[in-house]
Amino acid sequence: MNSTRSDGTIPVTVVSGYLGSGKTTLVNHLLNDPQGHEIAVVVNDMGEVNIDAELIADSDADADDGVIDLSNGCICCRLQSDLLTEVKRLAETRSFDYLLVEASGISEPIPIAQTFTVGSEESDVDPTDYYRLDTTVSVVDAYGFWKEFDVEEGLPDRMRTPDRPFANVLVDSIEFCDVLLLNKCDMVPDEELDRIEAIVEELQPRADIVRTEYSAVDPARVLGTGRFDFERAQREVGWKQQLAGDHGHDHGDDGNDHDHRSTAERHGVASTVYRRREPFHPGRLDAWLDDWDGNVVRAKGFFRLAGRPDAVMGLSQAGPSIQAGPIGTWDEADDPETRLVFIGTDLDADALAASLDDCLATAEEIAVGEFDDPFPTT
Ligand SMILES: Nc1nc2c(ncn2[C@@H]2O[C@H](COP(=O)(O)OP(=O)(O)OP(=O)(O)O)[C@@H](O)[C@H]2O)c(=O)[nH]1
Repeated sequence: MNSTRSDGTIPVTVVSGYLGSGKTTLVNHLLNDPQGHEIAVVVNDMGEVNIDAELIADSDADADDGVIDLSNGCICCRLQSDLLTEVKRLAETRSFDYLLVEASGISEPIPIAQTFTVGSEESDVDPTDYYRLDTTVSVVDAYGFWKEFDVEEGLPDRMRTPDRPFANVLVDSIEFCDVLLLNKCDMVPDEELDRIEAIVEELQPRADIVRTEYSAVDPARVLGTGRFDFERAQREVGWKQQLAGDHGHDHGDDGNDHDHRSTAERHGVASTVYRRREPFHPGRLDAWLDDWDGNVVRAKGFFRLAGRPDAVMGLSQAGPSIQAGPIGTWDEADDPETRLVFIGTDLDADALAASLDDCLATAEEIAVGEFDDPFPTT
């Protein structure tokens, strides 16, 4: 028997989060407090996929087993097919109530969610025959939170991922989660926790935020919650709501029924949308991006660039990592307009807008039409 669930599928909880945030601590906590449930675990540590069936309830096996080779790949990209093969085998050979997947510290949560919802091109396994993605949990290190947005110094080289800068990974895992554990609360004063929580709510208003020490959460908050909803998770990301001009956050039945806006404001967290029809001057915008306002935690959106009238230019910034380049072309039906959302602490929206206005190309510059353009072309 694979599962006692009425539809025969086993609920899956995916745990992601930054390196060292407390993911393994969470897995161990859940295994040590199974409340009568049998839990199987997949641990992905940038090496092979380790399915440790020994970790099923009652076992005193150590979830740290197999952890640590940060060199070979992770389940969000190269190992999707291995993951599917292994979880199928597990479902066919063992009986358990929940599958817990600990992603590596640099995994992107969306591809993992896709693996469990639609499978992988490289595998015949249909994950929905066995599993249903139930909850995505992101573990955030409250103590290291601001540091990740400021500098990447001090990180060992082997942990650097030039194509996926850390702040991006961190923001991704916050923006795409159902439950967010704000962990290591023992190391951070309450006032600071309030500030972090306000930013996190701004980034993902629908997440159930739980403050924890050593990832000690009530298992019912992370197992079998039924909270996962792919469409909603993507749609309700903070920056998308801001860009769409939707400032109301639907807390629905998610338990966050306090006044989100005033929480954000109380802690100096704000977001602002910059909209202009005039294109940016490439050189001036590039210089502006190099001299990034440290109060901005997250910026996202698209912009017009002088000299490239057809291009929709995308901007995505998370802490010190900034990516800007073409993401498409304007359709005839479009009304080309720059729209950028900035989320941060102690933001001076007027000053931000004024400094961006200084980067707009003038009518004369556009008429001459010669620009030194440092942005990528593809
Ligand atoms: N002070 C404090 N330390 C914690 C807390 N949670 C975890 N730790 C410690 O932080 C370190 C990293 O925790 P792990 O659970 O291994 O973190 P991880 O996210 O699995 O780490 P990676 O697998 O390397 O990405 C360990 O030494 C934990 O004991 C906490 O709430 N407070």
